[in-house]
Amino acid sequence: MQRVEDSTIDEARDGMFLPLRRALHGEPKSRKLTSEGGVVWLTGLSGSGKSTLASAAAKALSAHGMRSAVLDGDILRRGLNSDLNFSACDRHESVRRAAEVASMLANEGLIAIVALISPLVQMRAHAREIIGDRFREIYVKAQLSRCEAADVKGLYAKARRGEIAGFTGISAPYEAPLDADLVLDTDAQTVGQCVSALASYVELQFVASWDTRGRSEWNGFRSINEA
Ligand SMILES: Nc1ncnc2c1ncn2[C@@H]1O[C@H](COP(=O)(O)OS(=O)(=O)O)[C@@H](OP(=O)(O)O)[C@H]1O
Ligand SMILES: Nc1ncnc2c1ncn2[C@@H]1O[C@H](COP(=O)(O)OP(=O)(O)O)[C@@H](O)[C@H]1O
Repeated sequence: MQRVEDSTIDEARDGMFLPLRRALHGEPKSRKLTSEGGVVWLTGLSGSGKSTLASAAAKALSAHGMRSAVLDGDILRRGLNSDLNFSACDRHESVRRAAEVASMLANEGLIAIVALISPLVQMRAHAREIIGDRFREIYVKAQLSRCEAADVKGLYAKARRGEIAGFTGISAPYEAPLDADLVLDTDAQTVGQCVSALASYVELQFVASWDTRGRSEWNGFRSINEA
């Protein structure tokens, strides 16, 4: 997973808080964004960028005073979902559990950022059913060939060698969303562009009250690779 350095976040925050600095010189002050709570559900292949974008978006939202929590498939599988394997049935159960937790977090006013492969349409439909109208499906779109070429965790190579059974995209299906609420094309866009798009989408969808001087400035976010 790509690490987004704190100094980068500081720079991004400084950029985003430019309106606040202007506000302090004459205009009204309030810049803290108040969220109604919501769930952005990131689905995509292994290596598509879900974890990178989830953690960076959480930092960007936090820099704006928005509370968020990341539910990452990899991490959930070390605890809450440690009893589950990668059969279709167990994957569905992992999605169900993540949806239940995300729903609770959203009810508490947080933005839950879920990063799970959640490979089948039916699984994500179940998550939507559990969460209701606060659910937004975000397709983290990347070509299998790019994910496999990068093979950040070496899992694709293992799957090709037959050392991992039922690996998504190789020997288990991935059904891309046909009507995602937002598509983040990580082949075509930088981490910074994707995070800006996600953060501004969250603001548009879930921010309940904010001052009327204009939307936040999410641009200026840069990952270490883009600095
Ligand atoms: N067989 C198989 N298929 C896919 N992925 C596998 C598999 N075995 C292990 N891994 C690792 O598990 C991470 C995906 O877990 P998820 O809970 O997100 O998957 S799922 O939603 O239940 O399909 C996934 O992490 P990400 O690469 O972050 O997606 C892999 O590191
Ligand atoms: N636009 C982008 N968004 C997210 N990740 C990207 C992007 N471009 C390149 N990458 C790289 O792709 C990899 C994605 O890995 P990761 O976030 O762990 O994916 P996933 O959680 O989907 O398995 C990281 O090494 C990251 O630096």
